[in-house]
Amino acid sequence: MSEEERHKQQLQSISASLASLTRETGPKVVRGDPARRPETPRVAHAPDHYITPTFAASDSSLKFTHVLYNLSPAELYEQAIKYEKGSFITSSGALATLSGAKTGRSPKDKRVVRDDVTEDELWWGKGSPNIEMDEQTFLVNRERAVDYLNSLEKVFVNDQFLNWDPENRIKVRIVSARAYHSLFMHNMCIRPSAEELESFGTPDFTIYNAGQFPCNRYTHYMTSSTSIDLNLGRREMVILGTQYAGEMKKGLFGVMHYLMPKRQILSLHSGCNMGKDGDVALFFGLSGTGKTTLSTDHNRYLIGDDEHCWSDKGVSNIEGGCYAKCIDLSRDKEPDIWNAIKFGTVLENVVFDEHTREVDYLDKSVTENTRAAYPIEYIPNAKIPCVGPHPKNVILLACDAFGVLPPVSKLSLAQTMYHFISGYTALVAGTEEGVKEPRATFSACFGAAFIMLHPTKYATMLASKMEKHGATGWLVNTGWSGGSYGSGSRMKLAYTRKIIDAIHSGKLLSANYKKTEVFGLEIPTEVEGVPSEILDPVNTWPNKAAYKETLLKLGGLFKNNFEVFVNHKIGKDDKLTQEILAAGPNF
Ligand SMILES: Nc1ncnc2c1ncn2[C@@H]1O[C@H](COP(=O)(O)OP(=O)(O)O)[C@@H](O)[C@H]1O
Ligand SMILES: C=C(OP(=O)(O)O)C(=O)O
Ligand SMILES: [Ca+2]
Ligand SMILES: [Mn+2]
Repeated sequence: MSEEERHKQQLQSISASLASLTRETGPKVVRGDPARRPETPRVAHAPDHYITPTFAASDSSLKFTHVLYNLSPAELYEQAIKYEKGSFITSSGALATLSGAKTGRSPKDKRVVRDDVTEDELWWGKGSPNIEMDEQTFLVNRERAVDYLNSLEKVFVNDQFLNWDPENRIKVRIVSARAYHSLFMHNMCIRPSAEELESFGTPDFTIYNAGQFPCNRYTHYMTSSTSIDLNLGRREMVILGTQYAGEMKKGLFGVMHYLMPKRQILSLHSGCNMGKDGDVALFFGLSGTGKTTLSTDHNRYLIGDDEHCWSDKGVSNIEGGCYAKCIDLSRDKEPDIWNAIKFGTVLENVVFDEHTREVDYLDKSVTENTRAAYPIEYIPNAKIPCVGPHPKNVILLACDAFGVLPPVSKLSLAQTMYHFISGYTALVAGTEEGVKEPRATFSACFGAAFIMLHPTKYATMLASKMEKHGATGWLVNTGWSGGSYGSGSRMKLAYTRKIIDAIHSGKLLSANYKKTEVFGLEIPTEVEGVPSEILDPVNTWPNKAAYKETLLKLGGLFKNNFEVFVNHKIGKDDKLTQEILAAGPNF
C-alpha cells in the first residue's frame, strides 16, 4: 500500500470514529494544525458578484476537522503553550498544566451501560462502582461529545496500546481537545513504533474526551455536569465535564478489569517490580498507600507502578508510564521520581515560581493531588518490555491512619484473601476544620472504583494463582505509628523501605514471629534497619488503653464491612471460604 493510500485509510478511520450516529457520515478530516495550513473550505464563488452558497445536507459537512495525530511531546508542548491557559515549562523541562475545576477523579459521576449482556456479567448494586445508565442515554452523551469535538478547529487523536503481553494487547484510540490530554495519554499508554502505527487498523476501544464541555443535567441519569460513561458493547467511553486526565487512565483500567478476566487473566490494581534474581513483587493498595513510591526502587527493576495483569505466563504492565503524586516530593527521599520530572513529563496542578520556574512541591493551593505523568523509561531501571515471571511476594499496602496495624505482618493465604477483599485504607481528612477523625475506607480488591465484576471473581483468581505459584502475602502499614492521625506520626518511608527490602531478600520469611491480638497477625520480632520496638504498634502508643480501644474500633469496622461478603463463595471449595471468614479480626 502506498504512503498516500495508508494516510487516506487512517483519516477515514478517524472520520468514522468521529461520525455522528444520526448523520452517519463522519466529518471531513485533514491532518495537521489549522494555524499552519490555510486550507479551509471556501464557499464557491460564482462569476461576477453573485455568490452561490454551497448547499449541504448539514452544516458540519462544510467544515474540516483538523486532526493532530500521535504528535510528539515537542509538538504537544508547543500546542499546549500556545493554546492552553496555564501551560508552562518548568525549570526541569516538564510541562506544567492545569486540569481545571476537577483535580481528582469523580467516581459518583461514572456510569456504565446496563444492557442484556452487562446485566448478567457485571457487579451491580450496593458497593459496586458501576452506576447504571441505558444505551439511549449513552448515545445522547456520545452525540454531545462528538458534536462538541467536531465543532472545534482541531482535535488530538492518540492511537496506542495497553498491556505489554503481546498476545493480550488492546488497541486504544483517544480523541481529545487538549494537548495536555494527548501528552498525558502518550506518556501513560504504550507508545507504538512507527511500524506498529502503520498497521494499527481499527481500535478495540475508543475514548471521546470532551472534558471542557459539560453534560446536560436534564439528560436522564445525570446528577451533575460531569459524566464519565462506559459502553462495553460499543467499546467506547465518553467524558463530559471533567478535564482531570486520570479519568482516562483509570477508565481504561476498568475496561481491562472487564476484558482480561474473560481470558482467565487477573487484572490488578498494583505496582510491580523485580529483583536481579527475577523475584517479582506486587504492591496492592488504594490511592496514596505507596504503590508508586515503593515499586520505584533503585535496587530493583520497575515493571509498573499501578495497573498489571497476571496470566499463565506471568505478569505484564498494562501501561507505558507512571503517575506519581508530587505533594511534598523531595529529591532525597524519592530521587528516581524527582529525576523523571523532565522534558516530556506532564506536571498537573503544581505551583511554581513565575520567573525561575522552580516548582514548589509543598504548595497545596491548587490541590493536594498534584501529579507527574512520565513514560516508564524515565525511571532508569525500568524493565522494558514491562513483563516478568510469576510473583513471589504479594504485598498489601494499607495507610492506616488509626495507627494500630503493625508496620508489617506475614499473612496466610486465607488472611491475604480476607485483606484483599476488605481493601482497607484510611482517608486522612486533610486540614479542614471540624474533621479530626481519620475515615476508614474499604474498597474491595484495593480498587473497587475500577473493578467491573463481583470482587469474589478476582479474589478467586488471586487465591488460585498465589497457591499455584507459592506466593507469600504481606500486610504493610504505610500509615500512622505511635497514635492515630493527629497524635502519632506517619511511618518513616526509610523504615517501610527496609521492611520491603527484607521481604524481597527472603530474610523476613524466616524471621521469628509472634501473633497480635484482635487481628491475629503474625509480626516479626526483628527487621534489619528498623527499631524493633515499633514492630508491635502497642509499644509505640503512650496510652495503652487508647490503643486497645482504637484497635477494637478498627476491628469492628472490618467486621461490619465484611458482612456483605459472608454469603459468597470464594474459590473452588467451601474450605477456603470458611478459612477466609475466620481470617478476620477475632474478639
Ligand atoms: N512510609 C511510607 N510508605 C509509603 N509512602 C509514604 C510513606 N510515608 C510517606 N509516604 C508518601 O505517601 C505517598 C504515597 O503515594 P503513592 O506512592 O503515589 O501511592 P499510590 O501509588 O498507591 O497511589 C507518597 O507521596 C509518599 O511520599
Ligand atoms: C490515578 C489514580 O491512581 P493512584 O492514586 O493509585 O496513583 C487515581 O486513583 O485516580
Ligand atoms: Ca488508585
Ligand atoms: Mn500511584
